[in-house]
Amino acid sequence: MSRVYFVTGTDTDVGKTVATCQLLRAFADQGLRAAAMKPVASGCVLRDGALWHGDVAAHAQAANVAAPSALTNPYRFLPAISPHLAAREAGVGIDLDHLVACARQLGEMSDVLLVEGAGGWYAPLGEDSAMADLAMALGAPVLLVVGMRLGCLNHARLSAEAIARSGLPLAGWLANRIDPAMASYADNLATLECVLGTPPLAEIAHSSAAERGSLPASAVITLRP
Ligand SMILES: Nc1ncnc2c1ncn2[C@@H]1O[C@H](COP(=O)(O)OP(=O)(O)OP(=O)(O)O)[C@@H](O)[C@H]1O
Ligand SMILES: C[C@H](N)[C@H](N)CCCCCC(=O)O
Ligand SMILES: [Mg+2]
Repeated sequence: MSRVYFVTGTDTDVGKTVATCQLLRAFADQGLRAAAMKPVASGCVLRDGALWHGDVAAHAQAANVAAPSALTNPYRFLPAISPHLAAREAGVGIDLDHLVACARQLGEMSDVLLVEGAGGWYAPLGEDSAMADLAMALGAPVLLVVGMRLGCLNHARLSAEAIARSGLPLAGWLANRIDPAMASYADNLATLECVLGTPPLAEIAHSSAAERGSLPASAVITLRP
């Protein structure tokens, strides 16, 4: 059975997918069966008559467990808007129990499962649920991706305090350099270590190949199932 982690971020577009892919490869490098799930994807495009999402494609490329998209990506929508609005527009109800069941099935096929939320911790999932509710339903320790740009200190603290209120452990955080020109980067990193109470599992460099990268084993050694 898998060790499940919920991957959240300080916002949308902060590098959750990049970090998830790098984590998957690091776990695979340790001989683990590493799988990923994108429970709800909005901002899909139509390809060959089917809804396609870059996160799901990137996960499939990085994971070493092949699983059907019905499990890895149960809900997918065209408009690049909040999942709850996209689902409402499509007349679809997001079923939390179904998402948990899909994660459980993926857990049977893997040693570690990374579940990537959409947006940030409180991004709405369905009409009366948020990504946080899915993480709590899974009982999954949380990995927080901090997009290193001005404003991240506030977002990181808000996210960490919200995660703490959920009762789920913060298994670790990753500093993702989405803004290579971020001023006083080292001082911001040091401030985050104080705010979050621990150094990052890893810093992810800014790179056009970031989605195809892999974290060093040292970054995930504490996360091994
Ligand atoms: N370290 C990095 N270096 C260069 N580009 C990056 C890096 N991290 C993220 N990006 C780019 O920033 C954009 C957003 O990254 P990503 O898709 O991983 O964010 P996300 O948090 O998963 O977004 P969503 O909430 O939509 O799932 C992508 O174009 C990605 O290639
Ligand atoms: C479309 C985008 N890339 C994500 N898939 C969804 C982001 C939801 C954000 C919700 C919000 O907090 O405003
Ligand atoms: Mg993503």
